[in-house]
Amino acid sequence: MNCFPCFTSKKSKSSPCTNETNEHDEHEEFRPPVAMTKRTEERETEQSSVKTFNFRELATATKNFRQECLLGEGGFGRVYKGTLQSTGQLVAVKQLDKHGLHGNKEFQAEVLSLAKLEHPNLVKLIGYCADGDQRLLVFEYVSGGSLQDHLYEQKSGQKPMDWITRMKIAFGAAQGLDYLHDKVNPPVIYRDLKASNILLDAEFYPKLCDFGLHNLEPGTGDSLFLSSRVMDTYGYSAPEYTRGEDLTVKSDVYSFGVVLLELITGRRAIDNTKPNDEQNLVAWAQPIFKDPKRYPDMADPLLKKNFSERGLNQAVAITSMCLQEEPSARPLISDVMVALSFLSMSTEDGIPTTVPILSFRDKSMSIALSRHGSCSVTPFSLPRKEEDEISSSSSESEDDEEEIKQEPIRSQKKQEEEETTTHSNDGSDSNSEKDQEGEHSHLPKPRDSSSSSSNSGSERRSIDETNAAAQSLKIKYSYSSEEEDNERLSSKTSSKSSEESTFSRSNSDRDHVDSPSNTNMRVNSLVHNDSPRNTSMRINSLAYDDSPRNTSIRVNSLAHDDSPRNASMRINSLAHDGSPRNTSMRIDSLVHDDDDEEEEEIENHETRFEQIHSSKFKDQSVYSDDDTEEESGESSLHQIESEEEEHISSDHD
Ligand SMILES: Nc1ncnc2c1ncn2[C@@H]1O[C@H](COP(=O)(O)OP(=O)(O)OP(=O)(O)O)[C@@H](O)[C@H]1O
Repeated sequence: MNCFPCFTSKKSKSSPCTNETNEHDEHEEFRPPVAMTKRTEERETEQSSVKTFNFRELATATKNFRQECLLGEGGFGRVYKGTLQSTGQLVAVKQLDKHGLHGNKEFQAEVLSLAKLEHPNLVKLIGYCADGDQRLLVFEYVSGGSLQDHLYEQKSGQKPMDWITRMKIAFGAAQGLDYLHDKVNPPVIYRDLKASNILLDAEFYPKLCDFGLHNLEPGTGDSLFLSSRVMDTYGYSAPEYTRGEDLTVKSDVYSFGVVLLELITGRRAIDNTKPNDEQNLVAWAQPIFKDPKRYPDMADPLLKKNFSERGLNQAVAITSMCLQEEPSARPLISDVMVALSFLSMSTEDGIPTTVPILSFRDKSMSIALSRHGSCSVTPFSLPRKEEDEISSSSSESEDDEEEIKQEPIRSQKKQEEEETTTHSNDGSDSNSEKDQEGEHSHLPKPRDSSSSSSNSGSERRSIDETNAAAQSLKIKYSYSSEEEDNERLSSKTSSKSSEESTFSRSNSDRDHVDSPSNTNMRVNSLVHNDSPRNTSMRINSLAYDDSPRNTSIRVNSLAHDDSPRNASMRINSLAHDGSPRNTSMRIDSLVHDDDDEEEEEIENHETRFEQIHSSKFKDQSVYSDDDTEEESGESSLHQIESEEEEHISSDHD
């Protein structure tokens, strides 16, 4: 900086390093000759929007790298806050250390690939400077400080972050990481995920910084330098790193787990002020992970217990999975992200939502969450291919899925109580279901081609908007021999007065015919027609994994048209627990486009289905991958139809 003595000639009257008016005055002193500074915008490379700056421009922006503009110093060098003179944009200028300088071309190549990494949860690289021996990176400025600042270095009068904010930060960080792992090719291993590298804007929106810088590390390959970097990430590094093994995306998942643990506990990854056995956060937490009763004790005291116990359990379950010793046992960040997306949803009553199991790519996450009463359905995982099929087939309704309001989580205890109650009623249910079965055995199968109407309702309104109590669908589910394929569906609806949703189960009296392997079934359309009420349900996919009989169904939409009322119901997931054929379906939203006074009747709605499908073998299942069929609508195999059971109305309370 001594090379530019003129830059320090005048002190700003404004607060340092801001873009306030008098700062511009100061910049005017430093304006370099036009010939020297061909306008930055003109020099944007064609490949990306990254700009090149000359050193003088950045010196101007940072007031000649003045001390008061210094934001901090990390393993890569110093970071200064600055204002670009050309645009007035606030930036963070990272001046890389000069150890082991990269050649100009090498540096430029790295920067260009870095600049291609663009995601809302990543700090954007605006430009760079490779001038003489100077190497600088120019990033968007993130105004809110780092997560570390907010967790541990709170300013006086600043409120501690609440639970939902913490979960939102975790979700955003997971999204950024998911982008690096899953959306760019080849995947980028972050290597340096930690609370100080998660920056927050004024609304606590998280942005990861320092990603992809590994190859730019000055002195890469220089053991001395590397050891200082390891020191910095101590507490966040995955065990394989200390074992000298290669880092993988799962090493990032471990570091993410440490950050999540910090968010939950409010404890630093390494805290030398604590007693010996509490200094390393992960080591402190490991025994607690094994004892769910102690989970509430882990929570940051600053939260003052303002979180739902189940939400906490879910978060701890996710964290403990991320922190598994073996990389292969850790979840994919995409699954972590999905789980967190639900935990970060705030509901009216502040209770987080359940996690639809079918969202996960890897069953380990669903298993972990279900252990903690965190999933609305039985653990189940779809083979990747199947999952892709589901997502592609459901893509047409992706927008609609946005509308889905998730069912609020009740306390685990309450759910158990409800399940017990339901079981105690099974006898009577069972009888009526038998009756239904008898009646339906001779019912004609109407050819109602009205598939889902859920997409057609112009002004549908979610019941959940006015009543957080979600809907529950109770299903009697049985498997039969292949001759009995395309069997009947019976259903009854009931209006319930419970304030909270039920998660009901009923037993089947029919034996399951085991298939030798996993069976998957896709039902594109399931319709029953009970004039004057027409009801149609579209099941987007259904699968079961024979051992241990976990079955999940994703129902894309369900609607019934009961003139003059039109209602549609969307079911996000359905599962049955094979023994003894308990099946539960949770409806995430039930919408209708009718007027207000009719809405009451549709709230708290319970339906029971029997014998939704039969399928012994995968190739005999009611399942189709056939694109042409999908395009042209449902084939006959895709339709299972029946009439609505007569005593539907008798179940209304
Ligand atoms: N884009 C940015 N916007 C605002 N502040 C930033 C930005 N980038 C970095 N900082 C701040 O600059 C300081 C130094 O950051 P830097 O990332 O270099 O170091 P670190 O994260 O503390 O350590 P390490 O380099 O080991 O990751 C930190 O206080 C960080 O919050």
